[in-house]
Amino acid sequence: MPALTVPKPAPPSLGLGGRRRSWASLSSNPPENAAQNVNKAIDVELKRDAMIRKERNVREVKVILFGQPDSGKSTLIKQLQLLYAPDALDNKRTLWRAAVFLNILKAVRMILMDLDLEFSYEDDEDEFNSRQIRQEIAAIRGKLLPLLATEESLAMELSGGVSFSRPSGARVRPGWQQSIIPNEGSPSEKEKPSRLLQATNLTAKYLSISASLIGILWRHPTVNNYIPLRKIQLDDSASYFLEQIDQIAQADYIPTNNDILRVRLTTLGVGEHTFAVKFAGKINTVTYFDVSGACGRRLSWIPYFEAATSLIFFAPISAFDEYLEDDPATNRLHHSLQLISAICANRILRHAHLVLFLNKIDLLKQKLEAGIEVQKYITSYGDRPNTYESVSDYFRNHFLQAHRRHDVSRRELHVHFSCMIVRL
Ligand SMILES: Nc1nc2c(ncn2[C@@H]2O[C@H](COP(=O)(O)OP(=O)(O)OP(=O)(O)O)[C@@H](O)[C@H]2O)c(=O)[nH]1
Ligand SMILES: [Mg+2]
Repeated sequence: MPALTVPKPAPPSLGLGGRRRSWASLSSNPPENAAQNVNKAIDVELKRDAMIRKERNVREVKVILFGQPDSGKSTLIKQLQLLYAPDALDNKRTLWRAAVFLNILKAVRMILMDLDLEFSYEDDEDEFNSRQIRQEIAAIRGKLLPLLATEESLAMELSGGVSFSRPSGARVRPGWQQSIIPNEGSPSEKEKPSRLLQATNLTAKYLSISASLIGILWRHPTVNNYIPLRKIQLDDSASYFLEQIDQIAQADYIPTNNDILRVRLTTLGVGEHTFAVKFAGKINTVTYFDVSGACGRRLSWIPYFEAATSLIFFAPISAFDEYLEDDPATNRLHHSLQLISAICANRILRHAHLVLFLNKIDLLKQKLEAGIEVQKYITSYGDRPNTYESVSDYFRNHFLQAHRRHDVSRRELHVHFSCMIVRL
């Protein structure tokens, strides 16, 4: 015979203190009324439990941040930290020095790598590739080698022991600021500065002697010529940090909020960040899941987010002339459209509100002002004007169309143009 199944008693929950009192008072009634009263009391309790659960669902908002690598997801998390938990960020501010240093080391490495490629075709007729220039750059490279040699160990300490693969740069697990590897061994060993601090100080030492050379390299006519000409893909924030090399190389340098917003560190895995946010007169718990762009390319992560209330999709629309780092044949804007189509078509997420951030509009404006033509990269753009208004409108319509074609639940798509590096 199958075992008798009974409904599980509701787990004790906050705010239900009245339950025990009312049941105690019922026990003094006559038995026939007692059963009815108990039923009524249970009904009332069930309704109240359901209301509390409903209210909790409303208050516990779960938001997934999705989008290709380098689209701005972690930058939104930093903005939220600045808004809702600035103390936590302030306490760890010095740790961000390591991240800023790594951004500079990566930029210098990329520039030298690209010059190597250029110089492999010797062309003494080319004023930017003459023998004298090649010798100048070789001398700078030689002097920068001790600094560049610190990149690997610094990146390793920052990423909690994960070895990083060049050329993509440092990767960090969510919450890396809390999980920096402490020193091991005897008590005196443990009291030494952490390994990350030691690695940071070593880089800082070489940076202070190399700052002027980095400045010379960054302003060198050959570098200024080849970067736009060959479309060398430095990180978006590379120029921001290289312009400030003299301040960053100072011994007392501490990253500003703007510096932290500009830092590029690839996220590994999925980060969970909870903030207490006040809206509609109530304190709400909002949890953001920062899904690494690398994970986002594998939609198999989606089932973990079944309970998501909303999904914010990041599409960097400045990337219309860029290609995926690990798939150089795929245009980044095209890839974002493919990704949002897959998100819209995903049945598991069909109840989530959909928000689209068309991000990095500052960079889009810069590129258009510099004369980069959209039509060269997106041929369907045709001979429309190469202006911000026309281009941004065209891109937005493409995302709206992808949503209309693929959305499983005919939700609204809330679209915003955004610039994540400006303080919210
Ligand atoms: N200029 C500019 N830079 C931005 C903007 N949004 C983000 N960035 C920069 O773009 C880089 C990448 O941003 P992240 O937030 O790390 O990108 P992500 O989507 O988390 O990338 P993954 O962790 O690899 O998935 C950082 O250097 C940011 O400072 C923007 O609107 N404008
Ligand atoms: Mg990230």
